[in-house]
Amino acid sequence: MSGRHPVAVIIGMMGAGKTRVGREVAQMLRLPFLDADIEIEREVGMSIPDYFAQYGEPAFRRVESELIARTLSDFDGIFALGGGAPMTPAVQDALAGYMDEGGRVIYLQADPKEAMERANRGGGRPMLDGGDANARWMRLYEQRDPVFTALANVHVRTHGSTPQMAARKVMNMIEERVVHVDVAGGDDYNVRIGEGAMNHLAGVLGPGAHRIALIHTQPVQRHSDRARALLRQAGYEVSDIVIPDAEAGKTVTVANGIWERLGREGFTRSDAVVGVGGGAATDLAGFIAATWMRGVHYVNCPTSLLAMVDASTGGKTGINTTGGKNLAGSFYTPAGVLADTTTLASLPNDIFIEGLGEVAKSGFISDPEILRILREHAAELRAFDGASLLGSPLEDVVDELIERTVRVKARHVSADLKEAGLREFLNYGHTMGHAIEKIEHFRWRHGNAVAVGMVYAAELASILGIIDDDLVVEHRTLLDSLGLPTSWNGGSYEDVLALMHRDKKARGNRLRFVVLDAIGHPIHLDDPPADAVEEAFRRIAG
Ligand SMILES: NC(=O)c1ccc[n+]([C@@H]2O[C@H](COP(=O)([O-])OP(=O)(O)OC[C@H]3O[C@@H](n4cnc5c(N)ncnc54)[C@H](O)[C@@H]3O)[C@@H](O)[C@H]2O)c1
Ligand SMILES: Nc1ncnc2c1ncn2[C@@H]1O[C@H](COP(=O)(O)OP(=O)(O)O)[C@@H](O)[C@H]1O
Ligand SMILES: O=C(O)C1=C[C@@H](OP(=O)(O)O)[C@@H](O)[C@H](O)C1
Repeated sequence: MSGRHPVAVIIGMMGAGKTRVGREVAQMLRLPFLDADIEIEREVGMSIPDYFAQYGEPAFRRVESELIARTLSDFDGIFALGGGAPMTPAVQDALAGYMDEGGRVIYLQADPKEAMERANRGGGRPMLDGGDANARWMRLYEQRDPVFTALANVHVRTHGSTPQMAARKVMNMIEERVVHVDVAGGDDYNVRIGEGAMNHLAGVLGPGAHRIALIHTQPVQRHSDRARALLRQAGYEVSDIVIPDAEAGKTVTVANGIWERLGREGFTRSDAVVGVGGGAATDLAGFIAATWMRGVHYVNCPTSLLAMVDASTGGKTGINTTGGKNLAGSFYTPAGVLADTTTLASLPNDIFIEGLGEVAKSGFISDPEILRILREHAAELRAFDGASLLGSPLEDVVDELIERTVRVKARHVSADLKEAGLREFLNYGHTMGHAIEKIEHFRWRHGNAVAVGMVYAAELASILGIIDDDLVVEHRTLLDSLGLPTSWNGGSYEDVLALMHRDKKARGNRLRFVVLDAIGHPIHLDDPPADAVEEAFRRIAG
């Protein structure tokens, strides 16, 4: 956004807490605060009830919309609007323009009973004058709630929250990181990263859907419970679908069970799927969405680091077959990805570390800053303990790594959704990695196999004189410091070679690798000499 614009604009019913909570948010973020009503009173030199009494509501709305238009382009703090302001068409247009430029309009959704009581308490609200104030408030609520819901791009429920708690929720939404993914010939979408990102569920799904298939695994039950509550509050009918954990969920038998159930429960083409869990759950959820009635909307809520940085974004959906992993599926992009980092609180250490394999990969192929952050914080990352993550200094580091890695992924998939060229670079370390996974019967975790695969690719590039040995050492040292494996000797060269020939990048009888010729600069390596391929294997055998 160019020029000065509010960090956030808060809208909501009278008594929702726009002024009280908005002020608190501004204090927490050390930003200035402006309340439209207070500014109007200052400008017209009288109280709002007096202005209403003397000039009437239409005149008030004119003053109000002019002040709002001005403030939207000349203020860089937290801006709270008066309750009725967003009902004025000129204000709606101004807010739409502000959001187009990346602005946040936050609908502070208080419990109607609580807000109504609070609005009646202090007086000074002319819209409630002249009869039963509660009935008036309720009538306004019925008119305004649907408009506010549709208008805002951030929704924060404050039911039963103290002003401080509500402010913290708002602050989390403001501090959220958003990565935009362009989809050539399709609908763009956002990856939202941060505490409370899941609160966007209803906003991303929109009003079109009636039923939601909520697909998740048992270990993330408490996170899917939250998703279900958010969906129900928003008025959706939710079918809770628990699938077997990890790879056991990515089968045609599981998919078939879900198709049967969607049929029985009357899911239509306008209904939607939400996937909550690790990469296996989001891959399966995406596959169901891609195939049900030839494609319905879906939203991914990844809960593992690997799913947040990699699996949930990019539109590769699929299941495994007896022939191998991910052999059946389709490219089908989600309507949005909500990487709610509060879910990391329950993530086991080894699953977190595995995810760092893909983070490091993104650093090697595209973003040296990722490598710097990993190096600087290796010890803390290696000691990851979800229970103490939230609110700790490490949380910021993890959020930064997630955002940067998603940006790398977004750049590659935006340019090449169907993996015709650039997207293949995301496969750095995967040619050997996939072979290891297969030989290990998928008991080796993906990110760990990719770590060894990157060392293999670096060794290969070094043998061929494409990179110096220093860069190979850099691979080994970094991955090792994060607790990732750098060697493997679980199978024969012949088996590995045969599997690498079946890699998706291979062409005809020729092997095809991704290697680096420098950090941040991946290249394709076609048909390398057989002795180099074997020598690199010898070097990772450890
Ligand atoms: N679609 C893609 O582009 C893409 C990219 C990379 C990987 N993948 C796929 O992703 C899968 C690997 O993903 P993964 O590493 O997340 O594995 P996973 O889905 O098997 O999850 C690992 C384990 O962690 C548990 N878990 C996840 N989040 C948790 C949380 N917050 N708290 C407690 N437990 C939690 C899961 O239930 C599971 O037991 C593979 O199937 C792989 O093929 C897909
Ligand atoms: N979450 C909350 N819990 C308790 N009291 C609140 C809360 N939010 C606001 N209040 C109080 O309710 C009253 C109305 O809040 P205010 O911020 O003026 O609402 P608005 O600006 O949305 O009309 C104030 O006295 C405020 O201190
Ligand atoms: O709802 C409304 O139409 C109004 C709400 C008030 O703001 P609060 O919501 O801050 O009370 C104030 O702008 C004016 O009384 C009109």
